[in-house]
Amino acid sequence: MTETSKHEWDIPATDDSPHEGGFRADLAITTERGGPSYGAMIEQVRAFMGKVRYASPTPELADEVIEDLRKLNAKLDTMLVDEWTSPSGTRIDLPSRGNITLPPYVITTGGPDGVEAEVTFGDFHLGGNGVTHGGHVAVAFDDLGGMASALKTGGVARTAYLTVNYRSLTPLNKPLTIRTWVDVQDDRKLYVKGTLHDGDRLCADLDSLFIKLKPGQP
Ligand SMILES: CCCCC/C=C\C/C=C\C/C=C\C/C=C\CCCC(=O)SCCNC(=O)CCNC(=O)[C@H](O)C(C)(C)COP(=O)(O)OP(=O)(O)OC[C@H]1O[C@@H](n2cnc3c(N)ncnc32)[C@H](O)[C@@H]1OP(=O)(O)O
Repeated sequence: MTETSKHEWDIPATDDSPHEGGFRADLAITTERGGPSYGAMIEQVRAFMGKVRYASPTPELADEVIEDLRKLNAKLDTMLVDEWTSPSGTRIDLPSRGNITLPPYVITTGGPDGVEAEVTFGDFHLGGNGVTHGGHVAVAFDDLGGMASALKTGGVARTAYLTVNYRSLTPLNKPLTIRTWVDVQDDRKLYVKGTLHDGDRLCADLDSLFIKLKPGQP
């Protein structure tokens, strides 16, 4: 283990597999990793997280759930791999590339002119009073702003700043339209705009700066 790594599966870059603009040069885009049921597994975890948000268990039921979760965590302990070979984030056939940490979205169109996706915030994303937590809206904008930058430049960018204007309430459990695009490119600086709509109603918009990473920049 390196001094900075927290886990034994945090494998540092090597000459054979160098970091290239924040990602490994040999980053695999795949529909195979994790097998055919990986997407269904992610969906079950998402459903569980949503139920936890609303659950008020008895002490007995909480103890039962803890025991079940211990068993599940022990199962997953037998199959942990490093960041660069995990299916999460690389399964382009699944919502949000199979990344459990992102709100589930499905890309409708994507290219150098921008990205359009359908995003559905679920029970897990509840902020208060039945609507979406603003932080989860920002996560969706961040990921899709990064994707718009990547599709514009053919390289990976990191967020320098991200301003989200919350214009109206964002509903849960309803497909919404999210758009991101590079408004202005100034060398490595990518000024990315975005919108989130519920039908015709603007829920939020984005004003952000992404910086294209130099080769080898972490
Ligand atoms: C369909 C294909 C699907 C395939 C998918 C598979 C793989 C993935 C492929 C694509 C990706 C898809 C999705 C994207 C996924 C995720 C996106 C999320 C991104 C993040 O969530 S990432 C985490 C949060 N992010 C950070 O953790 C950044 C911490 N930070 C730094 O790492 C540095 O800070 C950095 C790199 C930002 C800049 O550092 P640096 O050294 O490279 O550059 P430098 O400082 O010289 O700035 C250059 C010029 O930008 C100006 N500038 C800089 N910062 C500014 C600011 N805040 N305000 C105004 N101007 C600013 C300077 O003033 C200068 O301007 P000038 O050149 O005019 O002087």
